[in-house]
Amino acid sequence: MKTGLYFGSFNPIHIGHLIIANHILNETALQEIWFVISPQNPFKVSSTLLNEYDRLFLVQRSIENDPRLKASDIEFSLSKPSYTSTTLAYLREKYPTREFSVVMGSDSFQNISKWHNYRAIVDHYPIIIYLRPGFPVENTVNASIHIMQAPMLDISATHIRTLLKEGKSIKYLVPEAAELEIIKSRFFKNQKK
Ligand SMILES: Nc1ncnc2c1ncn2[C@@H]1O[C@H](COP(=O)(O)OP(=O)(O)OP(=O)(O)O)[C@@H](O)[C@H]1O
Ligand SMILES: O=C(O)c1ccc[n+]([C@@H]2O[C@H](COP(=O)([O-])O)[C@@H](O)[C@H]2O)c1
Repeated sequence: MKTGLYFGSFNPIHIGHLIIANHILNETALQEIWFVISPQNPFKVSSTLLNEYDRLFLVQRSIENDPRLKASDIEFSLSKPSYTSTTLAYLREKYPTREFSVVMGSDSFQNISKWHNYRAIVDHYPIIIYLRPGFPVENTVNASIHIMQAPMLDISATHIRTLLKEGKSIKYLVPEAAELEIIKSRFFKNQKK
């Protein structure tokens, strides 16, 4: 099984992520994509982070009718912050017959040489990079990369959190099932941003 791993904080997941996942499944040989929810990105502050189980639940609700997409909580039991190289080593041991690729935006790839043990990632896993405006791929760090164009929506989880904090609607920015959960549980309502 050819599986793409799409790592993120997903705080919360939004349609930008889902459109990318669908596009990559349409345009590559990948058969499925796993959204790997990172409890703690090594580069991000945690004060705005919703509990990881709530973020996982929102991902699950968003993808529940699409068998090609899965939500992974694999990083919940690994050490924090969430280093992608550690997770990949763990996944390879746990699923020896799966062929994993890593899916990331060109914004993330620009920084990859600053990631913990990044050679363990780029030397052993194909990387599917979707181009984000303003972030060209200039240094390929000798990785096995597949660069693709992708439909871009100018949405971010940060913007969604701001709307919620201001009591504004997030309709159509996240799947309806996730929107209902966010409103019901008052997620992101009382956060700083
Ligand atoms: N609108 C978008 N279209 C395509 N990719 C996106 C979009 N928003 C985020 N991504 C990418 O998806 C991955 C996971 O995203 P992440 O969970 O950080 O969402 P985010 O919206 O960028 O969050 P935040 O605003 O909190 O930084 C990252 O690699 C990020 O670059
Ligand atoms: O392994 C690292 O050193 C590393 C450094 C920066 C980011 N990452 C991962 O990249 C993913 C994207 O993060 P985010 O918060 O932008 O969605 C997330 O899973 C992080 O854990 C990983």
